[in-house]
Amino acid sequence: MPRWGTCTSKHFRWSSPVAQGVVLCVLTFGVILPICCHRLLYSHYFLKSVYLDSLSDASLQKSYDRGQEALHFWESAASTKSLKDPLETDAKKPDLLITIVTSRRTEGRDYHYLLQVAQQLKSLLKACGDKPCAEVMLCDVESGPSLNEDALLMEKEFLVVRRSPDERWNNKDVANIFEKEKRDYVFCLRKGWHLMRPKNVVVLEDDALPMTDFFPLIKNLLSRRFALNTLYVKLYHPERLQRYWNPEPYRILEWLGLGLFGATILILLLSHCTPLSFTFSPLHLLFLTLYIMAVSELAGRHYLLEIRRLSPQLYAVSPATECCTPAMLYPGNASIRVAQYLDQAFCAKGNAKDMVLYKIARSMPGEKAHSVEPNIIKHIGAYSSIRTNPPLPRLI
Ligand SMILES: CC(=O)N[C@H]1[C@@H](OP(=O)(O)OP(=O)(O)OC[C@H]2O[C@@H](n3ccc(=O)[nH]c3=O)[C@H](O)[C@@H]2O)O[C@H](CO)[C@H](O)[C@@H]1O
Repeated sequence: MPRWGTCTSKHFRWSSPVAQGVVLCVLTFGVILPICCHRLLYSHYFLKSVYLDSLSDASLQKSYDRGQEALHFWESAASTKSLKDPLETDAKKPDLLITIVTSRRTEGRDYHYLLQVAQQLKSLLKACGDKPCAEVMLCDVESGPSLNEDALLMEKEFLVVRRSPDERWNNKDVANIFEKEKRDYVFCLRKGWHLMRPKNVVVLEDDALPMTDFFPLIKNLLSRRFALNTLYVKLYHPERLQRYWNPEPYRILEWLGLGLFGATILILLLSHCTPLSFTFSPLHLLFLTLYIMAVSELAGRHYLLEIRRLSPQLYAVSPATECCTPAMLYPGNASIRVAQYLDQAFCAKGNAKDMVLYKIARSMPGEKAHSVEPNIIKHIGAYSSIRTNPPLPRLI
């Protein structure tokens, strides 16, 4: 048998590979990982009962502060600045149109999600330089008697579109909130297309905060070959669903690849960089592959994905995952195709527009859909405007 070391005792052979494997596992999974990962929200070692409440409260407070700051920002911008006429953008045929779908929120309204998102976009657009990276259109789908005050605040800065009274009347007949949400989305897709004829479209829900490298990443994605032939690219997937254990075929392959790669590195290190006498065997490779796979899953795939942020080229594109549509890229004329497809579907609880879109992309001949990882937006909406909210929203 190959030997990893030379320690022996009377009753137990420390030099046996099995004993060394057991020690390695006990140390890694019983000591090192619990110490390093017990505060990491998306790790299996996260101590929910100890840290979840304080982390959630801190996150809510941070979002509240950002919301209040954004409110002051937009209030002073609206009252003091003489801003460009937003309607100027109509005829531009921009390379990229960002449409933000927004409705008035009753729960969580003090967090001013829309204002946070718009403030971030404004600062990212400023960083683009002379040639704007995108045009922005707010699509205010509010059709109740109360106004969406946050959208009103931005009328001088961005183009804000709403339904005409006739269109609003039709909207009252919708059977359920999920069908209404879908129709609102379709309305925004069509409005953006007809007003601007953009070359590409990103649709953000009003609680999708773009990250700082948002525009370079979109540009990079659009320059990749797959973008010519995709119905949509999902720019966000909930962190809690990013684990290897959430079965997606490509993730299993990634997991195996990571295990094999990590095991090979470990074997090379053990045989060349340590004084241990180490003889390679296929069993070593198998054990170390499983070891690396277990470490990466238990520590949290989410944290591994963060390494990809080093460069736009490292962002991974894979077949689309099911849930959620807070940020979607529609290359070319895909946005208008999606509007047509969604029009033919009926949404209800358990079959909201995200599920419907996913099914369409899988069933329509010639259509493909993709997801990018890691996320390009941060989802800041702790309160849903569609579903019942818990009294105190928690991060997971
Ligand atoms: C983070 C996340 O998982 N979000 C998903 C979740 O939304 P949520 O349950 O988190 O709802 P939300 O409040 O974020 O609303 C989603 C979007 O719908 C808009 N809105 C809301 C009410 C309305 O009558 N009309 C309307 O257009 C709203 O402005 C927002 O842009 O479920 C939705 C499907 O149901 C979508 O899949 C969302 O991506």
